[in-house]
Amino acid sequence: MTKKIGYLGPKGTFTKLAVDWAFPNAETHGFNTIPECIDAVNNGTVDAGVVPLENAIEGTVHLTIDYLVHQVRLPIVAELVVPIEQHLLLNKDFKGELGDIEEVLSHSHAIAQCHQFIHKELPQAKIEFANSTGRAAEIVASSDRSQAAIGNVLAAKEYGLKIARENIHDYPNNHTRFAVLTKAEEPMRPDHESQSEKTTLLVTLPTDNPGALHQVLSAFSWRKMNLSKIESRPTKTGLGDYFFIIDVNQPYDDALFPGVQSELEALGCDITLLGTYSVFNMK
Ligand SMILES: O=C(O)C(=O)Cc1ccccc1
Repeated sequence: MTKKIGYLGPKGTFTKLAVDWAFPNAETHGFNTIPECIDAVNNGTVDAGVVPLENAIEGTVHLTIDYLVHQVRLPIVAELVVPIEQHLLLNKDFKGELGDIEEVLSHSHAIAQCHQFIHKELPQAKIEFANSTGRAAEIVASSDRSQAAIGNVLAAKEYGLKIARENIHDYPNNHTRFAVLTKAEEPMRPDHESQSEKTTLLVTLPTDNPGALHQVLSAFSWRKMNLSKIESRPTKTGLGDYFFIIDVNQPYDDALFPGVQSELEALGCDITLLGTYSVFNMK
């Protein structure tokens, strides 16, 4: 049976590019927001969902991590790494110059990836945030105002926009990590070669244990477990309370990880597995 994949939509987003590459035969469903997409996986409307997790220029997509940690826990079953090229998109009927653009619309991460460009080339433009780059393109397509969107080639094609300036992101090597989420026991696997395996953990430290973070890191280090990311986020229970997202560069196993777990629990930490998964790099 054809699988249904939810994504941060509408058509023309970077998430859609990731889905088309990873699951070309799936039935795709675009959602307006990241929480709506995650909810759809949780309530079974779709078999799996793809949402942005982290960008090389702008960092973690907090909405995704926070919704997964605080609202709906779903396992990460794969990671898709997608090159990101941002372009300035205009309505076909717009006849002016860049200096005539009054508003520039996009997802907050896309705006952040192009701050220098906007600062230098569009200093007069008001910045408007949209739920996704695809949504920004959709708005500009039906607008008779002097608006521009920041988005990709697919958005230009889907919404009939012209590309006024190519590659306007401020730094090269712009990539975004997307998480594939599902409750399915046997998740669909992208039909591509995986480059590596990773495990993502959620760790909460005890508040009354000085040096706890150092001890947490030691539990990984003496086992020679390589960490590729550690990031703190507020627990939302009070100022100064944090949890840590830790990415380990290896798959979950029945020896090292349970060892780390009991060591951390003895320190008074809470430790939860958010996913162990293969990483797929779209070239
Ligand atoms: O808005 C989109 O197109 C997304 O898929 C989220 C996003 C935004 C900016 C860079 C990468 C992904």
